[in-house]
Amino acid sequence: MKKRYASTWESLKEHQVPKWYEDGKFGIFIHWGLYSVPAFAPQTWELGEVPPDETWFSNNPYAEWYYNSINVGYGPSYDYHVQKYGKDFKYEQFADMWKAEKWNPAEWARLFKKAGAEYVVLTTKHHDGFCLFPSEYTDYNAWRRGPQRDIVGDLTDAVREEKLRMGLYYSGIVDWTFADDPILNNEDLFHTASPTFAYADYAYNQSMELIDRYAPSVFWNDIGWPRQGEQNLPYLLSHYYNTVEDGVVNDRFNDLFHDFTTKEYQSGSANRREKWEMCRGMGLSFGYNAMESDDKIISIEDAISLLVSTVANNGNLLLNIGPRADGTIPEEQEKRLLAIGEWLRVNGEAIYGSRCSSRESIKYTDQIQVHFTEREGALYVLIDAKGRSQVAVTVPGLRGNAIPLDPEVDAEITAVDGGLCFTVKNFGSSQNIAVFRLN
Ligand SMILES: C[C@@H]1N[C@H](CNC(=O)[C@H](c2ccccc2)C2CCCC2)[C@@H](O)[C@H](O)[C@@H]1O
Repeated sequence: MKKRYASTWESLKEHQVPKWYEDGKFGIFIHWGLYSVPAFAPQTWELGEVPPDETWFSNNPYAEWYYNSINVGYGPSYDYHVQKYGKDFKYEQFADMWKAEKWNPAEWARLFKKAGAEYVVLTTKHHDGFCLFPSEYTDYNAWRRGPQRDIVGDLTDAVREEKLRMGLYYSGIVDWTFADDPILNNEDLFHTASPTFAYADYAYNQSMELIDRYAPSVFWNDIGWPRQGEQNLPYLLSHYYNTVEDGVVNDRFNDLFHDFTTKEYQSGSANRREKWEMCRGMGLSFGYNAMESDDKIISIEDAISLLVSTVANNGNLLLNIGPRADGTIPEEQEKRLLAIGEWLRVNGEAIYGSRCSSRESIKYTDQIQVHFTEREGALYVLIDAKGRSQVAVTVPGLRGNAIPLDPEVDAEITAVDGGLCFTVKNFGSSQNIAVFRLN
């Protein structure tokens, strides 16, 4: 029986995180848009490594921030823009250069399936205000300009064809077509961006469009919601849940409500008692940065290690890809997705459908950590020994026999004073993360 939500915070608070999101564990984030044409940002820091102040915003590693990075009028992206496109070249001109001429959404969806992802989240409108769907509220969109396609609709269909969940990202509080004072610090970020009731209505109306046209399984709002529109949120969110009962929303609605909290690189907080999601690019950027070569992005081991440590602590990993403007996915990004899929094909029973164990993760050294998950009465021990070919760890308080999920893993397990000692001589194809099931 479908529950109906009233447009009140009390009613919304009854919403439970749906099983598919608890079980899914791994999603693919996609940042694709006009910024994919210049595809440039300096490779400086991870978000959270330095304070979000002028230095960060004038040397922004996020290629999808290209508009603001040139709008500040100085810094590496500004210099790049002047040199490559000329001082008078307007960002909006990228709208007629973005053709997505090689884009095949079914190919993308097949890759995400092979990667072992359970859901996908695509940008529908990023901070630059360009919409990847035929919005009634602006012609600055991919139906009228550039690709002249309903990017959101075409990818949604292809993703659902592969039986994956489709989520949509919306930049709620920042839209540089409404307010484009250069953003140089966090105060600007949360205030300059949406000064008018008109914009608050625009964001509300577009969000309703997205819900009614695509019924997304995830509504991923970014940074915040227009202050002038906060009183509309109960209407928007109850409409969302009444349209998509097993939908989920994140925690970027001015901390007013969420199904799951978010981390982004080193920013944000997570505690294992409630559901959270970790998102990051493969390099330092979400939008494609042509400068980010294979050696500059996360290694396969580190990506799998991040997935394991996130899942073991009650989180999902939303790993981003930044496709090129022509619709192809850079080989180095595809390589990582396929390797994660390979690892999950062998070790996925410890991940999908698992729940956070009462046992906390153990960090022996920087290189050796042990994580735990539980599923259908079994305890899984995930030994992460990145960068080592062999390892011996004693895990206290365990007993019984442990079977490696990967038959290629060569390990000996011996009972020692109230614990089990795992000696792994060979990690097989499991990228230095060996998983054992304890019965
Ligand atoms: C997925 C990424 N989200 C970014 C927005 N990030 C945030 O709102 C950042 C954030 C990070 C973690 C939790 C909540 C908010 C804040 C921005 C400065 C300090 C922390 C976007 O600016 C970025 O382009 C990309 O879309």
